[in-house]
Amino acid sequence: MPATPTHVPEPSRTDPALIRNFCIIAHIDHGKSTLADRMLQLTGVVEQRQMRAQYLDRMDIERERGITIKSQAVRLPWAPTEGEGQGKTHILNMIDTPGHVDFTYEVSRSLAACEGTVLLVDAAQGIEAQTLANLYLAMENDLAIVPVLNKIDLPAAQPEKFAEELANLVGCDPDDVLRVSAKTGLGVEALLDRVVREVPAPVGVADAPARAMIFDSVYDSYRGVVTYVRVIDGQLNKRERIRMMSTGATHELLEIGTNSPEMLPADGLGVGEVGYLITGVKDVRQSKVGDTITSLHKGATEPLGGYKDPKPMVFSGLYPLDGSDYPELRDALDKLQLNDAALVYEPETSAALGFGFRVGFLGLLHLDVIRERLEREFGLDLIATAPNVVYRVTMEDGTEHTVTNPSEFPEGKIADVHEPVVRATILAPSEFIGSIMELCQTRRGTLLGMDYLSEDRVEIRYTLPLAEIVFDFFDQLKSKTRGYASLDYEPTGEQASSLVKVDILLHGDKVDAFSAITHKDAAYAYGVRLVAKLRELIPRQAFEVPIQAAIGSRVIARETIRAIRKDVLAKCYGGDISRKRKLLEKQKEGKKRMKMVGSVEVPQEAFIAVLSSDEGGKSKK
Ligand SMILES: Nc1nc2c(ncn2[C@@H]2O[C@H](COP(=O)(O)OP(=O)(O)OP(=O)(O)O)[C@@H](O)[C@H]2O)c(=O)[nH]1
Repeated sequence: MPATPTHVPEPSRTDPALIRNFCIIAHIDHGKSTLADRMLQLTGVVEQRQMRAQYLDRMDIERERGITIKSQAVRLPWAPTEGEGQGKTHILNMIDTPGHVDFTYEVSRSLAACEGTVLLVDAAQGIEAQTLANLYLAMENDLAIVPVLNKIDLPAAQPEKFAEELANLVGCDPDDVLRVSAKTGLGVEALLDRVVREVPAPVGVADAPARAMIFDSVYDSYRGVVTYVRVIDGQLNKRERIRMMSTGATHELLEIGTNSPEMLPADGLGVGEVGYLITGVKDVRQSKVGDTITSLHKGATEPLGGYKDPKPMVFSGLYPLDGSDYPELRDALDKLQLNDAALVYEPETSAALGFGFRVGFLGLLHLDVIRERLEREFGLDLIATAPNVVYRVTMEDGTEHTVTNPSEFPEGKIADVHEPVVRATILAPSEFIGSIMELCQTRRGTLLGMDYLSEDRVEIRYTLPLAEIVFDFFDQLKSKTRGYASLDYEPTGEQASSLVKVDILLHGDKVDAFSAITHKDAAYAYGVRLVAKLRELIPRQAFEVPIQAAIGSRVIARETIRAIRKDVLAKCYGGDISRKRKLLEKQKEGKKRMKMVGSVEVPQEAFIAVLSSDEGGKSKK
């Protein structure tokens, strides 16, 4: 080993031959968290009395919704009870991957930090779309795959049937599919033994310049950002200065260590090790998932591959219901962004809704989670406008516009409009093939292929515009398949489409908040539906109010609100002056809640009813 006097590599803290880095791939509810709990218990890292269900899911929302949003890593010492390596303590680093489609990039980085994966499938449910999508990712990363059926204690379990399905998928013998119950602990020891035996030990160059990959970073209000890394080559030591290779920013390593599962400081991390580090930065955007960390002194010159900037896919306007809460909303978003590199926002004003923000999200779950956190943790009442995707508009003169808000869709001579597309994987019992294809067809889908996983279960692949699935696609899919279908999708680029902007005009004035970008063929239906809805919601005025939907200057739908000044005194015969005054005051009160759009008074509720994604917003069909 060529050692120079200035840089003498210390031996790695753990012999890489004894390290196994793995993750668990599972569909929501197939029992990943429960299995992780059992592993923590069995390896003795969490004492029995401290054990609580879903130990690793720390966020309240995660716990309530039973979903895992942020990945965590935990170090488990395990001496195999039999077979190879028997009695010798190995270090198993279990990396918890987020399960949802919105977080595919984070999943891919977690997988890149591992050499193997436990493919966990509910023995009563079988393989689902998410399991499959993540399995493909694992295969692309050349990970060793340990197939496992969970919940075999359930009376409804069909281990024979699903072992066959799993075996077909990963190319092994059905007898090699492990059967466990994460609930009772049955088979979990054997699973840990299999991980030691089948997941390869990490290989890296111990005396090369340090290279560590960030697979997660989490903001902690006491300690600043906690960054989770996997060391690939060399080593990182306490107190040294490090460099983030994507930005060139340098920091001092204030603390480095492992999670067992609480943080345990160490002197350093060597080849193959997984742990955390703290540099004192206060914002996760300074510690980006996928980035490579190296030493400042004699650092690496080539970063590890696979780094990508998080890219918001879905945008929505968030407005406080009470306009005076705007500063609180801004502060809350600032705080959330510290922990969420994918969250982007900028101030936006709407004639209808006042001051708010246009916020970018990775997908719909991400949107839901952020909105729920704003409402719950920060006590804000919000209106979220219907989500839309990002369009790329090229004008005939060659200028390009990126449109994240329909009201910004450019006027003038447009050459083409591109929209993002995804590759969707749907898994369902084969009896639903017809209804699934019909749904995808109406959403402008292109069939890519179809495979039978077993006699009665089928995998259907489609290319679909993201805009067509961001709204209620999943709900529709569930209702058309009685809840049996599962869906996963990943962005695959963009396509040129015939898209137009539909504007809504009230008494000749355009109402920005109601503009929508739709496919040419859907524009008419959107226009008709919206003007009809507005006619119901807007009260009569002192003059006649036309409501029009238009593409450019071409009107495609129209309704009219007839003129009448609502005579609140109409039913008040006789001369009870105090009662009349009371009614007139009440009318005045009501008017305060009206917004003026041009010359038309529109009740706030009308905007909320039309715009809010909860109540059937613009892209709902
Ligand atoms: N009967 C039985 N139930 C189990 C078993 N493993 C998990 N469960 C139950 O299945 C449900 C889902 O388990 P979780 O561990 O939360 O599933 P998960 O995969 O972590 O879910 P996400 O975090 O949403 O991805 C819970 O109600 C568990 O108690 C098992 O082996 N047998």
